[in-house]
Amino acid sequence: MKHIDTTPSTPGKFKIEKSPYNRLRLHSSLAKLTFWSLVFLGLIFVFFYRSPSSSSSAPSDLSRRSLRTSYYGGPNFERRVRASAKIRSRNGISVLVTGAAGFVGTHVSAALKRRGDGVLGLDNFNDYYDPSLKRARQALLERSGVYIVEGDINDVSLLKKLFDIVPFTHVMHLAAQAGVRYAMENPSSYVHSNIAGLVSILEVCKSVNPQPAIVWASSSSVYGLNTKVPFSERDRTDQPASLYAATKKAGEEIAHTYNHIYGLSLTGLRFFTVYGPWGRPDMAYFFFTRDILKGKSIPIFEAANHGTVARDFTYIDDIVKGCLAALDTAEKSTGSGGKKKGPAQLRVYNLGNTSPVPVSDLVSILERLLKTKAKRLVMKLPRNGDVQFTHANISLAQRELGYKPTTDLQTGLKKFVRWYLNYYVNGKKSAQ
Ligand SMILES: O=C(O)[C@H]1O[C@H](OP(=O)(O)OP(=O)(O)OC[C@H]2O[C@@H](n3ccc(=O)[nH]c3=O)[C@H](O)[C@@H]2O)[C@H](O)[C@@H](O)[C@@H]1O
Repeated sequence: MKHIDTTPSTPGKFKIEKSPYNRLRLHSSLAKLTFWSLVFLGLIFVFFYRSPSSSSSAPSDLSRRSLRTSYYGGPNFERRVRASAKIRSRNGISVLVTGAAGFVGTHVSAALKRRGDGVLGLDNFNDYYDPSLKRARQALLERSGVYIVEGDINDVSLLKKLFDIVPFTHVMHLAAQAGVRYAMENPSSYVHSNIAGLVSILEVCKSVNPQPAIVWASSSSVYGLNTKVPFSERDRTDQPASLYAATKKAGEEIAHTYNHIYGLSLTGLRFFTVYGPWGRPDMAYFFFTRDILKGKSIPIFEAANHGTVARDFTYIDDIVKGCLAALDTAEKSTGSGGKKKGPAQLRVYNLGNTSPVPVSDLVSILERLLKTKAKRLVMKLPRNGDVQFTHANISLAQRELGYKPTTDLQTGLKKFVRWYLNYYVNGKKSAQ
């Protein structure tokens, strides 16, 4: 009979037991049930709390540092984003600056903030070059009230979230995988940032309402093997000499497509070898300075038959003026809800200095400024993406943007060297 007594009389119901022994068993079952329910609830909590999809989209490839995203959201995050993007001047604009911890991005963000525009930065802080320099630029911007969200331009749900918080009027898209020679080492990083990343920016921009106007960084390298000088925007750009150049050229075609289909206002800026304080350590003027000071030899490229290799080096402050002028003259996008309503602005400008300087002269200027003789190692221009010379025709930018560079290489390098010595030598930071 005992068997019948302990069996539920009806499914889901237990007979009320009278004996103290049975009461004890009932209590222990209840305790077990409570314990396992708590464990189960705990697991559910941990799963949802840790899951990136509850906060931002899950990055597909965590092996690349640049793809890691952190937790976004919450009132504190939104408050910081809003405060950074708040417009503080009459007729000001609100700009999402991608690559804000980069060289050009930092300078452009600071300049926009100074004149009262709203600025929010976005940067993935990847380790293509020493990330501590990017962190130092971030600290600089933070002091002037610019917040940089740490995330990747391929993270579409993060981009959408930022547009949900702030209806940006403009996007200054400067995030990219830069460098001409590194493209042979890590080709997929160029496709990831300069093609896929650009597309995800444009996808989000076309679908938000109102659509922002976009200004973005193309490159002088699109002229590739073009020999007609100075390079004009009408010249051919179908002979890129590096994968980097090819991805920038692809970007210009992609811009055409989004302008054509969705009415996005798009301006591409072809930067010519930008240099200056807070610059990129992978660029020649920067690592030449480091290596001259260290007494290391520096490789100076020359073309066949001792041909001169030259660049139209352009100082950062001139580039910043060009970027701001491009933002200020950008017309509104015409689409809404992902649909084009009418033709929209599509522009490309050279931003150069119109005064090419041979690389050997660059080294002579550095020698004078550093008061140190360089150990020159002249070698043949490698066949890994470099072109022999660049020279910008800037009349279009002059006419339409009022762009007028004013800094020659000697003056600009003086400012760079002063910054370099202060940052690395006086600041006791190690230059990698
Ligand atoms: O204007 C551009 O479009 C490009 O400018 C630079 O590319 P690059 O002009 O090659 O700049 P550096 O790598 O700093 O080289 C400057 C000059 O020094 C030369 N060089 C470079 C490295 C080296 O070891 N030795 C050397 O003589 C190069 O051939 C070049 O003439 C940037 O690195 C690109 O990201 C940018 O898009």
